Amino acid sequence: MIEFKKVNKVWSNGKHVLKNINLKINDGEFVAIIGLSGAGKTTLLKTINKVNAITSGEILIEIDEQTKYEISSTKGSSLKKLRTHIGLMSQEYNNIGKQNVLKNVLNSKAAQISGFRSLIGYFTKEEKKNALESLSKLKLLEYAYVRAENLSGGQQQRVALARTINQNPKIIIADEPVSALDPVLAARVMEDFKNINKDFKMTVIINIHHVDLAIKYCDRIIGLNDGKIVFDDQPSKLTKKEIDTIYSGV
Ligand SMILES: Nc1ncnc2c1ncn2[C@@H]1O[C@H](COP(=O)(O)OP(=O)(O)OP(=O)(O)O)[C@@H](O)[C@H]1O
Repeated sequence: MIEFKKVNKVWSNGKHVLKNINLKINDGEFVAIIGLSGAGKTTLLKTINKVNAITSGEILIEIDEQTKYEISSTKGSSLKKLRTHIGLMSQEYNNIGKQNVLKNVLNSKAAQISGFRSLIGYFTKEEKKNALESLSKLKLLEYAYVRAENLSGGQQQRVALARTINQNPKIIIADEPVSALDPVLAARVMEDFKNINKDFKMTVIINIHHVDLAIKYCDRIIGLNDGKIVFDDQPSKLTKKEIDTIYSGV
């Protein structure tokens, strides 16, 4: 569970980008955040793993009964631990082109294994088995020994997703994961997110410009306009009027 209580974010240049955000996201939800460019979607998403620190308010993250975090007071090794529960997928695929796909997926564990093992690239049989399973889940097994740079953009994005699930996070946050893809691949990647969300019960939160895909695949849509939540409901409740409000200029 993730809960935002009266969250504000003001950048150092005075730009007030998140305005009194109150939000509760339950375990296993698939949530899309939509809004104009500059509305604050990326900023909001990256407060969840504290890449962006908030200015005021509280963000509470409950991984399980025993594991709870309040973001502002989470630092050092506990922040590192929190981030192992949150898989981040950014717009760039962040695969290492010269490495094969399997190696890329194994490297998602680097933050969780010893520095020495990570340095020499030693992974246990179990870790390799898990990485191959992550690839299998996304039907990418046949590419395990292909260099990442030799795959298409859509395949690379799906390798990035395999890397993220291999980390076995409780929450996946993805910043415009389909923006660079053609409509067919974009739908395929959304399908993958949906399967991961349902099969592994991972909470998925994505920023997306394609409202049609958000409506088709997500359980819940949050509309941001100029840093404020102006819509938060099921896709079926998103009328033309609501869309106009979310996308009205400021
Ligand atoms: N590091 C920063 N310092 C100052 N201002 C920033 C910083 N990062 C983002 N901003 C500003 O915060 C506002 C919101 O940016 P953000 O990237 O969250 O928007 P967005 O809704 O994700 O946009 P897009 O859809 O284009 O990715 C913008 O006005 C942006 O210029």
